[in-house]
Amino acid sequence: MSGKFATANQPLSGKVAVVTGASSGIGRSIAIHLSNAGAKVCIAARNVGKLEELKSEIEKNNGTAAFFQCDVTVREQVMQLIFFAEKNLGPVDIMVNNAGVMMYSKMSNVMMDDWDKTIDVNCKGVTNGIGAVIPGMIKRKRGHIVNTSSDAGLQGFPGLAVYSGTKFFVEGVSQALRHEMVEHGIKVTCIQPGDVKTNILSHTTDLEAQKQYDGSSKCKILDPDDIGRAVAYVVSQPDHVSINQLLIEPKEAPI
Ligand SMILES: NC(=O)C1=CN([C@@H]2O[C@H](COP(=O)(O)OP(=O)(O)OC[C@H]3O[C@@H](n4cnc5c(N)ncnc54)[C@H](OP(=O)(O)O)[C@@H]3O)[C@@H](O)[C@H]2O)C=CC1
Ligand SMILES: CC(=O)[C@H](N)C(=O)O
Repeated sequence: MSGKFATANQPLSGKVAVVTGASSGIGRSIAIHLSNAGAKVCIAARNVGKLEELKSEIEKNNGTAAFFQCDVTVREQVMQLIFFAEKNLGPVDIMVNNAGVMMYSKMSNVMMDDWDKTIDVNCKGVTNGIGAVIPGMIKRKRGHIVNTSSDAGLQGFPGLAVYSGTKFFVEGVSQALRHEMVEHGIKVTCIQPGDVKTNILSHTTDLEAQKQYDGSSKCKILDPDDIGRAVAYVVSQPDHVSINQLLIEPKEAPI
């Protein structure tokens, strides 16, 4: 099925979505679910090989995808990402600021390089994404910004103090932005996953912190698909409905 008219199976037909952090895990799954729902997707990350693979997979499934190499901490690259997406696919309707890193880190071990990196990617990556799409969305009087927060944006987790702080930042920015955007017809959603089976743990250098605090092996955690499906649901609501935040947890591990 194709064409620009939304149908029950493809409610996002005719829409353009940009997904950062699409080379892996949650972002990859969000891109697939948005494509399955009919959106044309522009996928971004630093790892071009993985983006190429995902583009092929989407196209094999009759979807439309373009990819752009982008470090979300570099403002100019994020601006270029949106320019590229609009030139190749059309005006951006849905911006998913998903790229992020998480490193277990005990504050007492003072791993300040890890803290800086976490703040740069998780905070600046999101403000760069918002800044790049918002002028166009305001001009068109429509759009949906989806920020991948975390359950750590609602509660500080030991061993993840700085990470939790970055996700509180995402929540605070999103909440204020949502109010400012009402007059422009733009929706803002925070997705708040609990533990999801991805590569996110692979960047931790403070193994003492991970050993002490990571409990993700204690129960059946979420699959990236569980989050991709939720994002497709959130952005497929009727125009007057806004899902402002969505907390998605493993059944056995509520906060
Ligand atoms: N896994 C989990 O349990 C949870 C994860 N989250 C959040 O979900 C999001 C995705 O994480 P997840 O899929 O788990 O982790 P992954 O490590 O699997 O994916 C992270 C993605 O972010 C991208 N990325 C990292 N740094 C940069 C950068 N500087 N510029 C551009 N892209 C970057 C990576 O791409 P590349 O390296 O190619 O640039 C990759 O595509 C994050 O925001 C994370 O905080 C929230 C709650 C739970
Ligand atoms: C606090 C957490 O570990 C959460 N699963 C996340 O990765 O954001």
